[in-house]
Amino acid sequence: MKVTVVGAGAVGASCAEYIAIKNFAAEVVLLDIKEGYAEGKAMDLMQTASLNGFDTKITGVTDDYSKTADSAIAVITSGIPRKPGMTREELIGINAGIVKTVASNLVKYSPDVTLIVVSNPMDTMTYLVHKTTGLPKNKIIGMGGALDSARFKYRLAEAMEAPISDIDGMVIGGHSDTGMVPLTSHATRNSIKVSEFLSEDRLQQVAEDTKVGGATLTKLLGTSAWYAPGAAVSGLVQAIACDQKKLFPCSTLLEGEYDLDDICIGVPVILGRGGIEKIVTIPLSDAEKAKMQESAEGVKKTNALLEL
Ligand SMILES: NC(=O)C1=CN([C@@H]2O[C@H](COP(=O)(O)OP(=O)(O)OC[C@H]3O[C@@H](n4cnc5c(N)ncnc54)[C@H](O)[C@@H]3O)[C@@H](O)[C@H]2O)C=CC1
Ligand SMILES: O=C([O-])CC(=O)C(=O)O
Repeated sequence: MKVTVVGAGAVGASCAEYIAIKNFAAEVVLLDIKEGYAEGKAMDLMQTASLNGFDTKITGVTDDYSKTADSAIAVITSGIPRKPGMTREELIGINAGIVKTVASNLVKYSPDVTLIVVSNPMDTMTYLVHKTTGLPKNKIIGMGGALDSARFKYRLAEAMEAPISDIDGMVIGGHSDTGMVPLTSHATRNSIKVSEFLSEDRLQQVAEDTKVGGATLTKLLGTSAWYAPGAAVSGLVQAIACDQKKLFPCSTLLEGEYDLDDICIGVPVILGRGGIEKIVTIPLSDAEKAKMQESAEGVKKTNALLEL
């Protein structure tokens, strides 16, 4: 199975590395517009193969989409990341043009591809890919919730002084500083509700820290994060490539689910060979429903900036 990753920057290279280390894909094609950059990253990564014990072949190319032909899955990480103090939404002006062109080139050479959109503002970029590629909705997936949920689990484990492997939890809603909806009422430690371990105030703090997880790292790093984003993308790629039927929150086109329509936003889905094989509807409290609606309004406001 061939997987293409567009953008050989921080997230793209990290994602290619995790895919290779997990050793389930025959080939990863890394493509970047910067001359020689993807070739260099691919060569460096290939020189870790004997050290890390993988057989996935990583090929780097400069803007040559013919080399991506017949990819089963392609990941779009091309575009600019935010700097400290910026929101993800501020990236739309530059990233919309890049994502539109990249998606169209990918589909031209791999008409049956499943696309995973990472570039920000991710929910709006996922919507843009729907509006411009003509791919069926099950083949367009936005990555945000898998990462946000990993950060939620990290914060819950920290607050409870528990090992992360004890924790389960999920974040739905828009992938933005204000739009994420960490489902505190559903989160558990070995099937015991986390509210048994944490006060309501502490749980609210965990939720707020989760929502600004990306901004916190951007402030520390001077650019946005890449290890957890790369690992999260590789998890989605593996679920599709290996037909795992795993449940992740992903940005997907909603047509009435969660009382939302004509929007891509994070909800739980089942991922397998068919891409998004099912949108899972879960019961939400009235407060969570209200937060989801508010989050959707924010995403729709950003979508309205697209020139469709
Ligand atoms: N959805 C999510 O959870 C996350 C999204 N992101 C987003 O991912 C994107 C990439 O972030 P980084 O990798 O940190 O940025 P980066 O700047 O390290 O890498 C981006 C790469 O895209 C390349 N590129 C630009 N235009 C291109 C084009 N037309 N064709 C091919 N390649 C092109 C650049 O040359 C660069 O190498 C950003 O928009 C960032 O906000 C980052 C982390 C998590
Ligand atoms: O924070 C950012 O801009 C990048 C991103 O989406 C994340 O790390 O969650």
